[in-house]
Amino acid sequence: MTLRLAGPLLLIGAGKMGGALLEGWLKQGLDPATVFIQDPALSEAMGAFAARHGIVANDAPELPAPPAVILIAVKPNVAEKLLPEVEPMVGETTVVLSIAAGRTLESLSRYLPDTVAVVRAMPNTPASVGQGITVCIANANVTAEQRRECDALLSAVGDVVWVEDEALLDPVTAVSGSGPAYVFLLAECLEQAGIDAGLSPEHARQLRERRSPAGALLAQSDEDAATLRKNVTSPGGTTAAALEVLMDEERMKTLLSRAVAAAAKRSRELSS
Ligand SMILES: NC(=O)C1=CN([C@@H]2O[C@H](COP(=O)(O)OP(=O)(O)OC[C@H]3O[C@@H](n4cnc5c(N)ncnc54)[C@H](O)[C@@H]3O)[C@@H](O)[C@H]2O)C=CC1
Ligand SMILES: O=C(O)[C@@H]1CCC=N1
Repeated sequence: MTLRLAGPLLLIGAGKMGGALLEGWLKQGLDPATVFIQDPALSEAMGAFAARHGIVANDAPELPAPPAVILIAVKPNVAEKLLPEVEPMVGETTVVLSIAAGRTLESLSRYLPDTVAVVRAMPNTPASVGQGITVCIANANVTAEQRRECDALLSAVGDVVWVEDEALLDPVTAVSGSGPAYVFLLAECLEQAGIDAGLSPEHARQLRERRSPAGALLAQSDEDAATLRKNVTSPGGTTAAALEVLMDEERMKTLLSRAVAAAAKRSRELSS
């Protein structure tokens, strides 16, 4: 079904996440004439993308009507400063949708009238290949139609999950928001380890690139990750030798638990 909103969409900040969302919306058929980008430092690539689609993009775009959705996709510290500027743009049916890490519904609403509909969401960068996951929470002012609009926008780039308990957004940010970085670090380390073990950089890279189907297998299989791992591991074989290093004394588990706890703590700090 073609993606449609009840009015214009104002995208504030078209960087990595804002840009990924925008590409997904256009792929789902959102009319580019209804999209407006507010970004004073748009990258050359995003500027060219917007121009190619005839999307108005500047530091203060003029909208033909109050926006149906204002999507805040700037860094969390910028979001804080920007909210007072957003207030005059909010119309009667506008929903403010923020993806800024650690910015709570309460902090987002602080500079807006009490009646404004606000949604806080945490997407992730696999959105750029249409395979993201976004976890969202709505404030009490969000109507069923506004929720549908936010859901449609976020579903354009992957799965969407709505929660009622905002405290969940901190561990969500630590696991699914930041999570792709841990996987990419693993890929970086594996590539380097291959070079250290005698592969040429080209071969190490080639092997790393071929590993992404493991992610597809995990996504499509009915088996859990532990079973899929065991399926790779022949007793006394090569994988078992490697896993002994990673899993002995629960090394990998402890390291990842510490990493995720640090990210969740940072998310809570950003909220205060
Ligand atoms: N990158 C990621 O993996 C994820 C990021 N997020 C959140 O998304 C938000 C954006 O992150 P990224 O896209 O990674 O950052 P980014 O740095 O790629 O994009 C931010 C954009 O905001 C623009 N900008 C800066 N000041 C502005 C202003 N005053 N008005 C309008 N636009 C302005 C910049 O020019 C840039 O294009 C952050 O709040 C982050 O917490 C959420 C989930 C995942
Ligand atoms: O690192 C960050 O703060 C953001 C939130 C999740 C992914 N990137």
